[in-house]
Amino acid sequence: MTSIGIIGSQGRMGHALVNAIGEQEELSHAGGVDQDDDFAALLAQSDVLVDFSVPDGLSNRLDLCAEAGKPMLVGTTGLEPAHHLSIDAAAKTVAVLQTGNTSLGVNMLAALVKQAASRLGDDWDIEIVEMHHRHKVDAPSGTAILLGEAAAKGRGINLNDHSERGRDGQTGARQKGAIGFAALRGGSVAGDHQVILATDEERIELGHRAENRMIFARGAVKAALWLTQQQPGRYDMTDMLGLD
Ligand SMILES: NC(=O)C1=CN([C@@H]2O[C@H](COP(=O)(O)OP(=O)(O)OC[C@H]3O[C@@H](n4cnc5c(N)ncnc54)[C@H](OP(=O)(O)O)[C@@H]3O)[C@@H](O)[C@H]2O)C=CC1
Ligand SMILES: O=C(O)C1=N[C@H](C(=O)O)C[C@H](O)C1
Repeated sequence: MTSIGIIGSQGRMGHALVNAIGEQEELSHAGGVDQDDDFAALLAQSDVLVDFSVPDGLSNRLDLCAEAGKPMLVGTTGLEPAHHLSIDAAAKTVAVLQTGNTSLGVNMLAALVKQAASRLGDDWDIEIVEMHHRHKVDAPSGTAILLGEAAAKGRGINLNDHSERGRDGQTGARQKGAIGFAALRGGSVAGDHQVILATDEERIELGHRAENRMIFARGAVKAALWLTQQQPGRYDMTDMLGLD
């Protein structure tokens, strides 16, 4: 029996995770924490931690997981470079999987985007459009960044050097080879992503729509179970799914 502790347990994803854990006989729910709850107590009861909460305090939670020797899945988005450094540091001691999207469909889409970008030259402009529910607090979504990274990897470029985000006003023309991002917010959309590759004469549109959050929760639970069998290191969903 593997016991999963949930960080962000009373949130939208926290509730979906409890349902996904309940679907599998070999899994149990160790409990959960939200803001101001006792993380040390949860750590002691968990074989693996799953974090779908907020970036605030993530570095501290990773340090505590590393100290306790417990693997962690980081699904929280809106991460800053300092959070990624903390993930790298914890991954020296325990297995850590970080991803902007735990669904099979999105990770398959990322593999397709990487392949398209590797085969098409930079006369194909790449734009990533996402839409989420009105409560989402970060933009672009972690998934949009994941897809941008897949495109950049396919092209053999660094995303940070080529991304165009938050266009507004006199932006100037699009840079050749740029990867652009646009974010829409409204209603109850669980997560829509579209990657557009456009030339003067033709356009490819690759996309994914999440119908509900159970696809993220089931993927996260499967990945958490997988993490308990891994050596210390930093992983993403492509490692778990064997998609790269
Ligand atoms: N990687 C993926 O596949 C997916 C990632 N996400 C990401 O997961 C995150 C959560 O999404 P969602 O569930 O919709 O958000 P919600 O706002 O519904 O839930 C967030 C939860 O985190 C809790 N929380 C806030 N601060 C802390 C803290 N310091 N320690 C522990 N818990 C805390 C909140 O509790 P309180 O009320 O006490 O503040 C709340 O219960 C977002 O970053 C989202 O983008 C979402 C779906 C899929
Ligand atoms: O906040 C959400 O809801 C979601 N967040 C993730 C993201 O930022 O990409 C994954 C999913 O799209 C839902």
